[in-house]
Amino acid sequence: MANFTNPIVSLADMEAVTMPQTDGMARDYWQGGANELITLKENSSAFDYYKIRARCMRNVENVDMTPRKPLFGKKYSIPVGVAPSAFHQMAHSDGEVGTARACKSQNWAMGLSSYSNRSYQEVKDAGEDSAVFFQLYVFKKRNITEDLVRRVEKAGYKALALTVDTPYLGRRYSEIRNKFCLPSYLGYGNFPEKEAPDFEAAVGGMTGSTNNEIDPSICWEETIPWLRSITNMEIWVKGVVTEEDTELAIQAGVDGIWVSNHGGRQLDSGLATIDALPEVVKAAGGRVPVHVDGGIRRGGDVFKALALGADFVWLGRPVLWGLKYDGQAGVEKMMGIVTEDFKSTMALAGCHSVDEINPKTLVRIGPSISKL
Ligand SMILES: Cc1cc2nc3c(=O)[nH]c(=O)nc-3n(C[C@H](O)[C@H](O)[C@H](O)COP(=O)(O)O)c2cc1C
Ligand SMILES: O=C(O)C(=O)c1ccccc1
Repeated sequence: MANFTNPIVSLADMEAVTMPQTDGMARDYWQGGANELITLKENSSAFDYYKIRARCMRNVENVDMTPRKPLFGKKYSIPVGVAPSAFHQMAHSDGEVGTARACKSQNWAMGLSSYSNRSYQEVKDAGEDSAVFFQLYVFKKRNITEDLVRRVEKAGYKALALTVDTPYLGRRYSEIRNKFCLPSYLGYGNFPEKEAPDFEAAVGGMTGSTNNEIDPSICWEETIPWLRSITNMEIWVKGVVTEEDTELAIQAGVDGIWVSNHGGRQLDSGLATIDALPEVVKAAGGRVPVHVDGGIRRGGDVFKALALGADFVWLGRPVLWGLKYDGQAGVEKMMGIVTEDFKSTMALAGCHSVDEINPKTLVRIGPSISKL
């Protein structure tokens, strides 16, 4: 196992160095997932069923990692971004502002959680063009949700990532056992104190109760048109994992689809996202962009997701490991490792540009997926 005297060369090293030094409640919150952690583990392990068909003798002196398509008109360094996750100040006092500074300095895209400790405005000021997605939970108190949407639009966020896999929080055993709660010295950055939804109830949702503040009645017919009526930002859905919902999402007029199972924190026994991705890509048929997250830890994982048709991929937990390691600098270090690893994978596979990473570069071995 890596320790501080060994150099950190992989995200697994960064995890191994930081997690044993993290307070149990925070560590369990970050590392945990729903129920028996089947989907959590398979999100990463399913990548191993995909093998890369390397081409050789292709002069890979120069490898260009820029994304296939600009995102909101901007060319980021790499088609990898920071997924929205709650409560970054549990990892470092800079919280989401540290993350945003790292994104800006490395020209990465960032999504901000509704449940950030630092405010959407502070994060926008620190991240500028990198702070693009605002992850939205629709709260039962719709007036609070509407006010939030209008404020983040005014601050310059480009798109909402409406989380659609969380009508209720998943049953995360460790959070129930630990009676997870936000440390009292930390706050909810995006809500004026007196207007806040009952956050203790929201976080209490993690302790296994279905009594949360997130609106479980959201649906295609009502919620997407309602959001359209209150914002000009793009509307993406985060948490689609089937062809059926891809079609419904496109019919409802969404601007993009983010394949996710919330890092295995919601429905346990759902398909690993890398296995769900192909059916979503096929159903989308190029009509809207498709992004993916879940278990991505190596340059090879990024490569495989792009080969299966994702335009962009996102990292959740590795950002928290980086922040814990050394704040902004730790996140930058994590980003550097992913960048080096992705570049190396591209070169060794014989790809000069992300455009060349297509389904022909992969084979899938092992158990196959068939619908019943
Ligand atoms: C500690 C933690 C908190 C999260 N909070 C949110 C959240 O507030 N909203 C959301 O849509 N997704 C949330 N996610 C899910 C991430 O956006 C992302 O889907 C997931 O972490 C990707 O998987 P990975 O961690 O294996 O990379 C959270 C994930 C973690 C690990
Ligand atoms: O923990 C999470 O995965 C998450 O999405 C969340 C939900 C409610 C409050 C804080 C985080």
